[in-house]
Amino acid sequence: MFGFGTKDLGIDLGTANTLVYIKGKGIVLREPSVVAMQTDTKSIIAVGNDAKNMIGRTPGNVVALRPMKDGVIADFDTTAAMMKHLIRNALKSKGPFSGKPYIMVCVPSGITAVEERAVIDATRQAGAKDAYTIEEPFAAAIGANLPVWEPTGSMVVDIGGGTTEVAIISLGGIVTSQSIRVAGDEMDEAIISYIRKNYNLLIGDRTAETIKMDIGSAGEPEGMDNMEIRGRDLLTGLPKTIEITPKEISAALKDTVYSIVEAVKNTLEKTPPELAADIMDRGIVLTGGGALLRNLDRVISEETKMPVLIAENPLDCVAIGTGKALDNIQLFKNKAKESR
Ligand SMILES: Nc1ncnc2c1ncn2[C@@H]1O[C@H](COP(=O)(O)OP(=O)(O)OP(=O)(O)O)[C@@H](O)[C@H]1O
Repeated sequence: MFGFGTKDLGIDLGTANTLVYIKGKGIVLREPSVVAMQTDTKSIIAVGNDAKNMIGRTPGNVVALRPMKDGVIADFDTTAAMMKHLIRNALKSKGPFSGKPYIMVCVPSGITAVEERAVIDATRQAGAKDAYTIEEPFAAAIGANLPVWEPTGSMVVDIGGGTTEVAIISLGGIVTSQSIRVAGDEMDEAIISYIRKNYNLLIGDRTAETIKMDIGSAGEPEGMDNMEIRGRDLLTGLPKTIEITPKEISAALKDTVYSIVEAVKNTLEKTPPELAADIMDRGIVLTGGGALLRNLDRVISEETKMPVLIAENPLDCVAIGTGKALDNIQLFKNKAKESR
């Protein structure tokens, strides 16, 4: 599958987005983790952005689906096919290659051995010479330029589509962590359910995500206009437009935000005092797309009484960290040998 001059790859295999990093080049591909395929033959029609545009708009013989759920593989064959497609596209930009690449893939820290095995097998099936895993919060911390190898405490909260990963890191290892299957997708679901309950209006996943990004916020919203949204009236079955306020969306997101804040607090409670003091100095660092929810940094800071910062390019941190970890690939090879 690959030609001359293969470079090793880092892949952020996310519930919402998959990013590919080529060693020495950086992130070369960012696509939604969505696949569109024929229902009968299972042949793939589109992957990534093209497939995402088809969600909720496919005819009966085509399905657009997300093969990852809650940070883990929900549909093995489709995930492997999606990875194969994305790896091939990423490597195209590097010209012809020889040999298969080693691939480092990130996984949630709360993953089971069976789920981790599935990621390794899917990556091999997608064309890897061999595959290694790195825990997502560790990769996020490397990508956010935190001093992970030093004897000092760093705290990272990676809020993705399927999972929120909270971890305290020191001396190249995770000291304590918590992974909850509550993140951006759950926020979208909360918006869908709020609008269904209060307006009898059914909206799709993509509309819910747009509402979240446009007027969603943690805590009290400030300075945003109302938004017109379209959906299907559950009583008449006909299309209908309503207007919603940022305050309503903030109320819909309250429980999800609370779960994330609780995970941060629980992790802090388990943190050894010396490391807690380091974190007090440096601050809690937010990564992942969910870090972009308005005021989330402020709410976490108010609730924990700690400084909170959003990493530069939060959506890229895990991919950058996974790619940079290729520089220390021997460490991961040794770890894999021990556990296999
Ligand atoms: N401006 C924004 N405001 C709020 N949420 C956002 C914003 N931009 C992106 N998101 C959300 O971030 C999530 C995707 O983040 P990311 O790409 O880090 O997740 P992922 O790595 O695919 O998921 P996971 O780590 O759980 O497997 C989506 O739920 C998306 O809606």
